[in-house]
Amino acid sequence: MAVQVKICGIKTEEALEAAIEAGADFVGFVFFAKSPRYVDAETAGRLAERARGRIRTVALLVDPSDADLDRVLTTVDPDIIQLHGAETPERVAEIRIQAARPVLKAVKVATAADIVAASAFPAADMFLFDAKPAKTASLPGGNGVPFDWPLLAQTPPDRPYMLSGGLTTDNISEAIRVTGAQAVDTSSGVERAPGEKDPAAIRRFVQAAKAVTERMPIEAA
Ligand SMILES: O=C(O)c1ccccc1NCC(=O)[C@H](O)[C@H](O)COP(=O)(O)O
Repeated sequence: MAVQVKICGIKTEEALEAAIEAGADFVGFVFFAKSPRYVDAETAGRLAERARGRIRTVALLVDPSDADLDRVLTTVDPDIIQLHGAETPERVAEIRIQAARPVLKAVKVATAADIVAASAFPAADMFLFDAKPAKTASLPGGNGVPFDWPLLAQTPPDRPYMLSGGLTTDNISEAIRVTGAQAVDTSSGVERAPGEKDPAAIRRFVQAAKAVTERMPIEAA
């Protein structure tokens, strides 16, 4: 089966249609106000309506309150909830119940211990492994920075995951080959400026990811 691809940070019909036409499997909407990829719930709701039945939608939230989550569930009705903050295992479990749909928990990786620690989130259906942001980073994700991919081959996660963090058309085949990832996620790697998706770059990225047929992780060093 081809690698599954998520294009995160969709704000426009143009970018949504580019992801669908390219054959991506998921699109993400970022509900983090300080992000250049922020989209309000009404706009995301319209985009999600257009996407329904054509591609799965992911709502990316950072430490949401019950009211934040409820608003997104009601207005956008996403297929999946992505949690990209400092949510505790207990809070992820509460959100999983409130949302009544799959939860993708972002795990920020600097060392193998971060991957091992992910097993403390029993309520997460899937993980999204992203680079741990630098202390100086202004965003908790979407920073365009890769982590040390061999860590994933050396420390296999205990459930399905998406690989993310600084993935581009140029590095995606190596990233998949090194990790054995079955699903990948990009955002800033397919932009022409922060928050501005490039349809041609989306097409190239999806094509490059889907072209990788060999997904065995390389031998851990
Ligand atoms: O994209 C953002 O602005 C953002 C803001 C707050 C939390 C998470 C955010 N992005 C996460 C992602 O878009 C992806 O899921 C992933 O981290 C890949 O990002 P990138 O390194 O830019 O490809």
